[in-house]
Amino acid sequence: MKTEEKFIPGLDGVIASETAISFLDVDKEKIIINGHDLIELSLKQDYIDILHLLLEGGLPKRAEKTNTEKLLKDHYEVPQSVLEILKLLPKGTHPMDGMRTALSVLAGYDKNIEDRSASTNKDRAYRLLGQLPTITVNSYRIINNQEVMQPAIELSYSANFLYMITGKEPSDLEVEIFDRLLLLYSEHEMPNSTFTARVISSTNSDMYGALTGAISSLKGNLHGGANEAVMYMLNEVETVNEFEHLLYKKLENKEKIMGFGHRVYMKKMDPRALITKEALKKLCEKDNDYTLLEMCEAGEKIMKKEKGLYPNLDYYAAPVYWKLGIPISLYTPIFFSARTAGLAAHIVEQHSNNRIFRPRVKYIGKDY
Ligand SMILES: CC(=O)SCCNC(=O)CCNC(=O)[C@H](O)C(C)(C)COP(=O)(O)OP(=O)(O)OC[C@H]1O[C@@H](n2cnc3c(N)ncnc32)[C@H](O)[C@@H]1OP(=O)(O)O
Ligand SMILES: O=C([O-])CC(=O)C(=O)O
Repeated sequence: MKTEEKFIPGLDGVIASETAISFLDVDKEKIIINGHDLIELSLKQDYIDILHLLLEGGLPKRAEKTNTEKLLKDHYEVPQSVLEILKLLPKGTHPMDGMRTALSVLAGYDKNIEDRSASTNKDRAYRLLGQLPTITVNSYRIINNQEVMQPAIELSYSANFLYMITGKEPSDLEVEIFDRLLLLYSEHEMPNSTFTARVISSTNSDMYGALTGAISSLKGNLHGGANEAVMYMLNEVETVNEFEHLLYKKLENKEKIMGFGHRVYMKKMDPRALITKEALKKLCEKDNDYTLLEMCEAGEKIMKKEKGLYPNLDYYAAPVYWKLGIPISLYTPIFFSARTAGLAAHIVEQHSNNRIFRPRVKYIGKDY
């Protein structure tokens, strides 16, 4: 067997794992999570339902859902030293880097860190998912010289998360839209960050290590960082006309336009983007200001005509975050918080049925 015959740049189309967690059925435009379509689920279920589906393999009954939410709330608090360490980071550190540091610190607090069993890994996942809103928000706040924000236990998980970000009790519409963002971001088969988490887990390394790898992967603007990049791009201009000019200029310069294209969807719209586009419409209606929607729609038309490319989830998610009053540098951290449900499920699965990842290379070095 010659290894070079099998080289596929970017591992495009390569099957890296067997999984019961999720599958992108592009032809049917479905995102299958444990046998359910995430797009259909987004009409009736919320983030806690999906979190339970990912970690337990089925949708929760009413009592199970109540217990799951309570379990998360029981873990809202983080050790004081995590917050103290965040205070030592240089001002201007990106919250993704603050979160990555916080995750590393938490490893030291885990008394059973060497236990990789599914049940201990799941306990760990619930604990981390409970702590993440506190870590996410305070990674931003502390680094920006703001007071530590405490959770509001009486609010739902998603309402509290949004409340901690903006400091204001959110409206029902805002909570509904924010929760849907968490749901849509919760899991997506084998993106780079999930692959990273599985590769790290495959050495028998622990969940904290796998998540710090995954958060580093997600930070890049070809992956999770695209949502922040989309908003910075939209903020470069003020009108639809100016945005059209900006896009044509970028295309002329052969720049990639953030929020477009996808390895798996390729020349199709990401089904999640349709939902975030609807959410943006609702928020524009509420404010009676359609500028961002019109700019994004103009961009969508140009990209389809010029490149045959369609929006991915991040394109419309960015202006939705903006309309919800969320600081731009929290867009990717929120993505990571939501995605931790899916990442944790993959880490549990990898540890439960493991073989170390160790591929080969196509050698193009000096003769020997
Ligand atoms: C939630 C998520 O993580 S979704 C992804 C978020 N990332 C982004 O939005 C960043 C912008 N998009 C991209 O960079 C890419 O489309 C990716 C990274 C998502 C997928 O990358 P790949 O599957 O490797 O596709 P690749 O980068 O090779 O692109 C194929 C062709 O389409 C072009 N293309 C792909 N995306 C874009 C884009 N956003 N803008 C302009 N051209 C693009 C490439 O230039 C390339 O053209 P060429 O064949 O003429 O060289
Ligand atoms: O699937 C991918 O490659 C990226 C993506 O959309 C996600 O992680 O949600």
